[in-house]
Amino acid sequence: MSAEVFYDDDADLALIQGKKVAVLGYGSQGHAHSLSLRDSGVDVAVGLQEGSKSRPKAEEAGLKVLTPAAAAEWADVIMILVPDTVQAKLYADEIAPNLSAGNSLFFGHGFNIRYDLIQAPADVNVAMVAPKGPGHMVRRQFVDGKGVPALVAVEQDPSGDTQAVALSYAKAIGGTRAGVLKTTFKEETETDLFGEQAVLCGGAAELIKAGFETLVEAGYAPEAAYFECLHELKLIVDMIYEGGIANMWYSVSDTAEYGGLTRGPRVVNADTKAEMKRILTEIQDGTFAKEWVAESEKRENYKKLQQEQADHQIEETGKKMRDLMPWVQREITETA
Ligand SMILES: NC(=O)C1=CN([C@@H]2O[C@H](COP(=O)(O)OP(=O)(O)OC[C@H]3O[C@@H](n4cnc5c(N)ncnc54)[C@H](OP(=O)(O)O)[C@@H]3O)[C@@H](O)[C@H]2O)C=CC1
Ligand SMILES: CC[C@](O)(C(C)=O)C(=O)O
Ligand SMILES: [Mg+2]
Ligand SMILES: [Mg+2]
Repeated sequence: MSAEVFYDDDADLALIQGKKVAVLGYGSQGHAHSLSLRDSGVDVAVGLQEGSKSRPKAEEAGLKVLTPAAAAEWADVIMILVPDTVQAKLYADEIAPNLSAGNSLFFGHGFNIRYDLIQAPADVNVAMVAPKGPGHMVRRQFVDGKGVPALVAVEQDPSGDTQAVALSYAKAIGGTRAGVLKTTFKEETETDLFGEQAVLCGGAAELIKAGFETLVEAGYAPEAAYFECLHELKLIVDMIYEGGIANMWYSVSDTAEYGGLTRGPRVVNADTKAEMKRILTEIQDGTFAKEWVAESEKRENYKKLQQEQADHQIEETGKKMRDLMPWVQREITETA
């Protein structure tokens, strides 16, 4: 069944303009939401701990900054945009004691509700507004008069208008300019985790590195391998993004098309798909969530893996190559 899609005309901005909104966290998503809500005429407070590194940034942007507890107490709508693994403790310590009947608890990702790490009281609305893109892109698109598509979901609706308020919030951060799809916490969480693990982040990074290593181990120059396996990938992905996979096949040479059609399935094959299914099962049965919550305490394996990625030869080659092509470099910056 196709998802329902909402655009600007389906959302009433006045609903969120009539609420006090606390955005807890001022990181990738938090800065984008709070600045765009403010620019859309919403009364916003950012919730950050007293010693938070993000405080100066939020204050310099002219935002009202309170502690998470004070922001939760002040607000009608509390959007939780701190890392997934700290949300349950923040909820227990600072949000739950300050919730009143009729308040709304919003999320940018369904992890803590899907895996029962947070259980809100029955008289509190629970919804999700999840932009389908990194926070800095969410803000950049909003400033440019555009938007990143988003998902909305409602888990609890004692007030009866939670979907309308969530759509209003999505409009205030630019989501309805691009289109907002209706989903559930379960569907958003499971598909988001699967996408980032198997395809977008994990799958793509391993595909790039395996291709690079194959060429370098065969004696080809790392610079040539970088061009073929990483740099040109953006140009190919842009074509797929703009017009689908068929658009890419249409545009590349027939040599590339025939070679890709015959060799691609040997790289991503039945074994790959079987592994993808195992990854999806670990997401669905909670194995991954349990592992990640336990790992997030000390992060020993996580830090080791991060270091291995940073030390890979492709990063050194890539830095050298990008220095020769300053036009491809774009720092992740905050758009005021
Ligand atoms: N990154 C993205 O683009 C996307 C994220 N999401 C979801 O959005 C949510 C936020 O993710 P993201 O923006 O990446 O998060 P970030 O890692 O960027 O959040 C960092 C912010 O959270 C604050 N913070 C960390 N711990 C606490 C705490 N215990 N109490 C209060 N504030 C705290 C940090 O403060 P300090 O500076 O002091 O450390 C900082 O302001 C997650 O649910 C994520 O899954 C959804 C779609 C995309
Ligand atoms: C693809 C990664 C993501 O799910 C996202 C930006 O959508 C995330 O969790 O950061
Ligand atoms: Mg995602
Ligand atoms: Mg994600």
